[in-house]
Amino acid sequence: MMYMCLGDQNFGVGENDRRYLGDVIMINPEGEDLAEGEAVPVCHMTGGHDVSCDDEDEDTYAVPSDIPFVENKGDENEVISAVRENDCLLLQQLAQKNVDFNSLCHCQWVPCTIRVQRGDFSRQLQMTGYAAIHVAVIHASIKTIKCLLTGGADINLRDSNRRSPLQLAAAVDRLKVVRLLIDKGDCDNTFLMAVFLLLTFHYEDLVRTLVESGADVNLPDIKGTTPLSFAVGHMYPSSNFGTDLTIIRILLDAGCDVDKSNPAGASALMLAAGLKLVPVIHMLLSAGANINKMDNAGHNAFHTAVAGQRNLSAMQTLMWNGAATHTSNKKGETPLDKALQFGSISILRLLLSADAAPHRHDIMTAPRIVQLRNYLPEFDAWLRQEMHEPRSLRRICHVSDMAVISSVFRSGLFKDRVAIVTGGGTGIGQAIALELLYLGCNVTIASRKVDRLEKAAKDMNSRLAKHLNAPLPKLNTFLNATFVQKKRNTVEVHGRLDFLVNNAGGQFLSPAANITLKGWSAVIDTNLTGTFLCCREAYTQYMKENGGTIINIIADMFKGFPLMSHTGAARAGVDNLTKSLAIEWADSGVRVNAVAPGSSIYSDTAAANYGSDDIFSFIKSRVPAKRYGTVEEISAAVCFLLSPAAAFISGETVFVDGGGKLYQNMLDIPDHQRSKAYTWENDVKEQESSGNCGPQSKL
Ligand SMILES: CCCCCCCCC/C=C/C(=O)SCCNC(=O)CCNC(=O)[C@H](O)C(C)(C)COP(=O)(O)OP(=O)(O)OC[C@H]1O[C@@H](n2cnc3c(N)ncnc32)[C@H](O)[C@@H]1OP(=O)(O)O
Ligand SMILES: NC(=O)C1=CN([C@@H]2O[C@H](COP(=O)(O)OP(=O)(O)OC[C@H]3O[C@@H](n4cnc5c(N)ncnc54)[C@H](OP(=O)(O)O)[C@@H]3O)[C@@H](O)[C@H]2O)C=CC1
Repeated sequence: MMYMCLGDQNFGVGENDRRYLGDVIMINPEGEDLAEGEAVPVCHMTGGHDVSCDDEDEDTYAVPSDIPFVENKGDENEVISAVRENDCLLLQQLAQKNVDFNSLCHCQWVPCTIRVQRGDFSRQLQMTGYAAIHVAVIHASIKTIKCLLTGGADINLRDSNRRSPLQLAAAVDRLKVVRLLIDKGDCDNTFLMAVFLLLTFHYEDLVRTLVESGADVNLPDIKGTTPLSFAVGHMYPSSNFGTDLTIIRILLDAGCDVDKSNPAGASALMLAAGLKLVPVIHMLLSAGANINKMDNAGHNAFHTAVAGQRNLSAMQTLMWNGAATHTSNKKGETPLDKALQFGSISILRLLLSADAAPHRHDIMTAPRIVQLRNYLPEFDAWLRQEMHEPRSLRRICHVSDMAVISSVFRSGLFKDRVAIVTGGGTGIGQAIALELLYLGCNVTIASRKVDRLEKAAKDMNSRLAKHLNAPLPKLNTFLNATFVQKKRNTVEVHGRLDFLVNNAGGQFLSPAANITLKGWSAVIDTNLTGTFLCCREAYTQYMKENGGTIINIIADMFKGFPLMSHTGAARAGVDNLTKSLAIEWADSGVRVNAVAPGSSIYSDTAAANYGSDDIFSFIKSRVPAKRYGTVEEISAAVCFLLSPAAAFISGETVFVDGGGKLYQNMLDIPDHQRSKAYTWENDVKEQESSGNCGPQSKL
C-alpha cells in the first residue's frame, strides 16, 4: 500500500506536512505546518500514485494521475478519458468538434475513500452517473479543469447523487479547485457550499470573503436547506465545537434569517434543540429566534429537545427562556406524552419540576411509568409526592452542576456598563462576573492572587465564547484591589464605573477568645475596611458625579456569628455602612445595597478555606430549604439589585438564604447551670447576707 498527499507541488510536500497514523496520512493541502492535534482532513487511498503538475501555471494543482478505480464497469466517454490523461490538447480538439462535455456516464466508480478527522466522520465517494467535470474536480489539474470549462462543461452539473462539482472538490479537500469553481462564480449557492467547507475543514476565510462580497446568506439549496440550518444540522458536539460556533456567529452577523424554515417547517432552533447544541440554542435565542415556532407537524423546539432524549440541558435552556412546554403537536401529543412513552425518569422529573406538565392523572398509570414504579420504589414515592405537590425546577436541577452560562435577565441588559467585582475569580464573585459579562457588562475582577485571577479570566472568556452570541465584553484582572486600597488608599477607576460589587472577603473559624489582635484586624480589614475603601474610591472618583450602584456581599450574621465573631462584627458593620452610604450618596444618584448569602453557598474555594466540605454539610441541615444555595442564586440577586428593576431600592439588605435567618443558630449550646434566674427573693437575700443596710425603697 502506498500513500499520497494531495499537496501543492509548488509548496512541496515536506515532512512537516505528513503525520503518519497507522495506515493513513494526514495532509495539509495548503502545505502549511500542522500543529499536533490540529483537525485536518485525512485521505486514505489504495494503490500507487505519481504526482503530476503543470509547471506553466502557478496556480496549477498537483493531482494524482491514477486514483484507483475500485470498480469501473463499462466505458467512459472520450471527454472523461481526456480529463483522466490531463490532455488539454485533446479536450480543445473535442470542443472544436462540438462534442458534448456534459454527457453523463453510468459506469461505476469508487475513486477514493475520504476520512475526515472529525470524530468518526467518514465518507466514501461512489459515483455511478457522472460527467467529465466530476472526474476533473477530483482527478485533474487546474489547467485541465479550465480547459473543460472553456469547452462548455457545466459548472453546476449534478451527478446522479445530486452532488455538484464544488461539493466533490470539497469532499476530496481540493481547496484550490474549490476556489477556482467559486471564482468562476456560477456555482449553485456557493455560499451554502462555503459553509459546508467551513464545517468540514474550517475554512472560515472563504465564508467571510463571500459575506463581504455580498453573498445571499439566506439562499436555500435545491432541497430548501438554508445555510444556517445546514450549519446547525452538521455540527457535532465534539472537539471542534468551539470552532464550529464561529460559523453560526458569522452567519448571524451576516444577517441570516434566524427563523427561516426548511421545507418541513423546521427552524435552526429546532435542529439545535434536537441535537443538544446548547450554546447554539443560546446564540439563536439571543439573535431573536422564535422559541415557539412550529414545524409542519406542529412540533416546536421543546418537542424536538424532548424527542432527542438524554437532552436535558437543551430542555432546561428552552424552559428557562420561556418555551411553551405543554403544547400539542398536530397529532395532539405533548412533550409529556413523549416522556411517558420513553419512560424517561429524568425528563419526567424535569417536566414536573417546572410545572411543564399540567396536572394529569394518567401519568401514574402510563404503562412505562407503571413498570418503573414497580421496579423502583424510590421513584414511585417521589412521583406520588410530586403529583401531590410539584416542586420548583431549581430544587431538582442543581444549577451549579452545569457548564452553561446563562441568566434569567434579558440579554444585553448591562451592555456597555462597567463593573468591578472584587473576589471575582472564584465562587460567588466569579458567578457574578460571569453573569454580568453574559449580560454585556465590561468587568474587572480583582483579588490578591494573580495566577488565580488570570486562570479565572481565561476560563471565563472561553466559556463565554461558547455561550454568548455577541462580541465578548471586556474582562480585566486587577490585582490586590482590597490590599491596594488598604495600603495606598486608592483604587484606580478607568473611564467609567457603573457598578461596584464588594464581594471579596472571608474569615477563619475560631472561638472569639482565641482570636489574636492580628487575626481580628486581618478579618476586619478585609471585610469592613476594604469594603469601605472600595466604596469611598468608587464614589469620589466616579459615582459622585455620575451616579452608580454598589452591592456589598455580607453574610447571614443577624443572629450573631458564633465562631466567626470577627466576621460577624465586620459584616454587621458593612450592613450599617450600606444604610449610611445609601442616605449620604442618594443625591448623587448612587444606590447602595447589600446581599447576605446564607451560610450554605457551596463553592470549592469556600470549602477549601475551611479545609473540608464538612462545614457545609453541617449547615445544610440547618437551612429550611435543606439544600445548598448556588452561586448563581447569589448572582441573580445581585443582578436584580444592579438592574433598573431595583431603581427604588437602596439601603436594603437582601437575604438569599433559603429561610436560614429564621431558623436555628449554627452553634448548639451544651446543657449547663450557669444561668441564674432573677427574683426579688434573691435580691433581699443578697442584701441581708452582705449586711447592706441601704434604703429599703428602690424609688
Ligand atoms: C459550627 C460552625 C458554624 C460556622 C458557620 C460557617 C458559615 C460559613 C459562612 C461563610 C462562608 C464564607 O465566607 S466562604 C468564603 C471563605 N473564603 C475565604 O475566607 C477566603 C479569604 N480568607 C482569607 O484569606 C483569610 O481567612 C483571612 C484571614 C480573611 C485573610 O487574611 P490575610 O491574608 O489578610 O491574613 P493572614 O496573613 O492569612 O492572617 C493574618 C492573621 O490572621 C490569623 N489567622 C489567619 N488564619 C487563621 C486560622 N485559620 N486560624 C486562626 N487564626 C488565623 C492569624 O493571626 C494570622 O496571623 P499569623 O499568625 O501571623 O499568620
Ligand atoms: N460561601 C458562603 O456560604 C458564603 C460566602 N459569603 C461571602 O461571600 C463572598 C464570596 O465568598 P465565596 O465565593 O464563597 O468564597 P471564596 O473564598 O471563593 O471567595 C473569596 C474571594 O475573596 C478574595 N479575597 C479574599 N481576601 C481578599 C483581599 N484581602 N483582597 C482582595 N481579594 C480578597 C479571594 O481571592 P484571592 O484569594 O485571590 O484574594 C476570593 O476570590 C465572601 O465575602 C464570603 O465571605 C458569605 C456568606 C456565605
